[in-house]
Amino acid sequence: MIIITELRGNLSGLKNRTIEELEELTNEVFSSSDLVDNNFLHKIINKIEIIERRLAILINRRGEVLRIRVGNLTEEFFENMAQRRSNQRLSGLRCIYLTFDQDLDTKTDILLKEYRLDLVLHIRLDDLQSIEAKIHYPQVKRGEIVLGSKVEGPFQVKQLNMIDYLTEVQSIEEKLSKEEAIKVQEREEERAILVGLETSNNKSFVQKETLVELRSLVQTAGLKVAGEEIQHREQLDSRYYIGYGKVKELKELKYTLGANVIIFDHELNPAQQRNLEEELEIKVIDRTQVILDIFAQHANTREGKLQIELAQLNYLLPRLTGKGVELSRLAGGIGTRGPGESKLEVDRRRIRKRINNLNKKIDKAQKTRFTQRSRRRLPTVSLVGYTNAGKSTLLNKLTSANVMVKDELFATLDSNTCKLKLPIGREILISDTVGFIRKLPHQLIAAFRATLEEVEESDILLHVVDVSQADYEEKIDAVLEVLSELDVLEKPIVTVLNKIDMIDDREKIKLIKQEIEDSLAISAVKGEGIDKLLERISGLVLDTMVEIELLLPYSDAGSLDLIHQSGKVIEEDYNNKGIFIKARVSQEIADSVDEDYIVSMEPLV
Ligand SMILES: Nc1nc2c(ncn2[C@@H]2O[C@H](COP(=O)(O)OP(=O)(O)OP(=O)(O)O)[C@@H](O)[C@H]2O)c(=O)[nH]1
Ligand SMILES: [Mg+2]
Repeated sequence: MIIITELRGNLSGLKNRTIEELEELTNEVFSSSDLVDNNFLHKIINKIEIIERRLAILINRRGEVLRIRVGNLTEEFFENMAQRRSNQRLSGLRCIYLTFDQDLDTKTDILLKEYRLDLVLHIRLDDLQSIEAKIHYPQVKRGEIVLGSKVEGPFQVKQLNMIDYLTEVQSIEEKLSKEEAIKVQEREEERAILVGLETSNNKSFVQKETLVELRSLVQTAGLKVAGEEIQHREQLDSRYYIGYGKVKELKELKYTLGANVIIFDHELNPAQQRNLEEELEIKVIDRTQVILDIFAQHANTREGKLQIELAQLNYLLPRLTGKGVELSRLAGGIGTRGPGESKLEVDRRRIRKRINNLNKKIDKAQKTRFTQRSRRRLPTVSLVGYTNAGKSTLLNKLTSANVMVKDELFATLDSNTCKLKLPIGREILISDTVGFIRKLPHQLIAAFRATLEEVEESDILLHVVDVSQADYEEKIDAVLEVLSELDVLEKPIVTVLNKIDMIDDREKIKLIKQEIEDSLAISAVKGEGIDKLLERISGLVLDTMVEIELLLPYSDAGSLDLIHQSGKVIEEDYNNKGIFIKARVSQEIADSVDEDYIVSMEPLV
């Protein structure tokens, strides 16, 4: 076997003779059972006295010297080093590091872990009369090498070749392989580093707010947040999303913070996610996956569950690149928890089949839902808005409902519908819905639809806004975007400015009210403004809906179409006198129908 030996590092200023001698030393081979050959060590120490620089030496288990580096021990020293890939073994390489300082810093521990070294033998030369050596072995916990080495020593140089390092290394490897099996069963706590990117078209206060929001999301998903990083950069990087320098920083941070997952505040494309995962050797997920995960954990209805699983699979599919093994490494934990299976599938063919299956099931579920819904008669109002705006609190205030209210994102994931008696004496239905969020994964819109169908079918929308938040305008926009996707912007929308009890400056509230068309200020908790809101709802209900019975001649198909498109048909009967229709429509539509055809028209309230 050819051993490639090299001399690296900063050689400038060294005499040619010294360089030659160092090069010679890279060809040394000593007995495989020796930690280090005494003779060799003396030669090296002699050289160091001349060059007065740190020195690192890499040796394999056969006792062959592979590399010598003049200068600090860094990642560069291990570049292109063939490594054993097995998780249950160490690399079979050990490192001797000669320095003049006190102790080694965490950087060495990081390298020890990162390159799965057998050990680092640290030799301190600050006092040449009594040179001290310590051995840093990797530490294993729950089948994994963890940061922080087990240190033995100090030893005298002459004691070193008596140390049975191999037995120690073998016992570490034994621990690795034995506990690997346990690790799979025992899910360790997930600790995440959150990463945001601030570019020139992404305002910094918005990035800060969305990172705060991501933190809540991640906590809602049940993870611990170990750290947060925001990078400032002109543009995003197509390969890694963030800059390569930051990627390297994260690589160290994951050890120092003890993180096992890195979560990006932006949707990563499949290639970026893969590149990051390969480079960082850690699970990398994005905001979308966190949101999907929360929904997966919380979905209650059967259709909701099916929709979430579908959204997750659609998200995962382009991210599988035939590396099933690697993915199974990542399986379990955030991003792969699913409602359908205990563990999401990792096989592409099976995923496609499952997607097909899910689509069919969802179709069927939707059909049943439609027939159930069309029996509904009362006018309906939906509470929509950003998550944590106070929708459920308002519902509870308006009705005697007891919907869970929490200072947590996505406290409500299924809609709750309650009856509400208006001051004018008529009943309406009022629904609380799932909250919206910025950068809502588009895969989720369909899943939202199941609950948001309430919104699509309701007559009036109350858009609840938490105006005590600095970024309430961005949140309004995010909500309007989803409403526009649902194609419901045509409905009457009242903007309910909530949590005004948290704003001391009454003038400010006034100004916001003036700025936003059709808005009302309330405090759902204190009850302030609720009367006005009820009056407003009553007015709109009276305005908008009538129940109408028509007998249309077969020749007037135009009106029939109109009612189908814009109203709710309750009964439709084709008889010999014409087409009989009973429908709920807006007053406007009712007014446009030829009076002669109207059998009866009643306000709904
Ligand atoms: N100070 C104050 N806090 C409020 C008000 N309304 C709601 N909150 C608080 O805001 C938090 C969120 O309220 P929820 O009613 O759960 O909000 P939501 O819009 O239903 O949230 P999701 O279901 O998670 O989308 C809770 O801690 C409430 O107590 C208010 O008028 N004033
Ligand atoms: Mg809620």
